[in-house]
Amino acid sequence: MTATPEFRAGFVCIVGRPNAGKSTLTNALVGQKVAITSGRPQTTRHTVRGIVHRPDGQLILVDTPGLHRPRTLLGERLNELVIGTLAEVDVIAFCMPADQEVGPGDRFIARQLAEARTPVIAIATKADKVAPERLAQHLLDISELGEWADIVPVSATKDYQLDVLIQVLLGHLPESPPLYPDGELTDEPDAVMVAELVREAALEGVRDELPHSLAVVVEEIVEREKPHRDGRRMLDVRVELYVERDSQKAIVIGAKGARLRDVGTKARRGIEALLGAAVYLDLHVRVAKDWQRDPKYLHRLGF
Ligand SMILES: Nc1nc2c(ncn2[C@@H]2O[C@H](COP(=O)(O)OP(=O)(O)OP(=O)(O)O)[C@@H](O)[C@H]2O)c(=O)[nH]1
Repeated sequence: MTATPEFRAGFVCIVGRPNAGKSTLTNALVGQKVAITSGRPQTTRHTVRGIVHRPDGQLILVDTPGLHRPRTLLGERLNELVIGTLAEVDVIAFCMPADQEVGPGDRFIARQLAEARTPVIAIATKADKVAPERLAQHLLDISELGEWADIVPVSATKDYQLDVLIQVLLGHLPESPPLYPDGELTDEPDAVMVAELVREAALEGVRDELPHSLAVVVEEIVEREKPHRDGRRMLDVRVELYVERDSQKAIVIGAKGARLRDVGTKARRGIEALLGAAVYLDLHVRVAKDWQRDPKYLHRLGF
């Protein structure tokens, strides 16, 4: 793509309290699945970037782990991560779901954003879930919450106003040639994407039992000298899953290991598609008591 003088490119950070619709919005804007979504809060552990390519610009989206009040050490580390990210971006997208009242969590985030110099676009997410009168009230509540560069209602699932949002966000980016080659959807290192595929497969159907207590670490991705029979490259992928209690380990593994085998099969398909290679996936489940509160584990788990 050749850059014209009006071409804009830059970074957008999507913030909002847990369950505000950040991952779903990121995926809808990028047009391909890049982050974990779920009905449960706080599943996004990593900062995942998606890239929106337009003829007149390029938006690099940073999906954050959710700005929330720190309750555990993990919460504090995540907030540091979020605040560090906010300082580096060109514009912030602040999601507030229309099906919930503006509340203390939103006020907490709004106060933090007010300290950043970065312009903020307030977004009323999940607009499809409410009647027009309720949406109007929500937009009023949002406008009273802070100083916004713009307020945009959207629905990520119904593709409502997503183009408008992209244009508004692009308007806040500096003139710049494209920062990434056309067609590139994410610049996450392979290991992070692999970890997310395993995490998603491992949580399927058991999110209620292990919402915040599963962490996934990719130990190694090694290419074998000998290719697969079908000619594809052959990769050994070794992954550790960390839970906090023995009972959770039993849930992940299932009776006679049946569930873990299913998790492996499902994750392997995704990893093979992602890496374009045949994969031998080796999964281990370990109990790391209170890993959310232990600095040693947090460091090891990449926080
Ligand atoms: N109806 C409707 N539901 C939505 C929309 N956007 C998100 N949701 C749902 O809201 C829930 C939460 O969405 P996520 O995208 O996972 O929210 P998040 O802000 O990334 O959540 P965390 O990872 O916990 O911070 C999911 O069940 C989504 O399907 C929308 O535009 N319309």
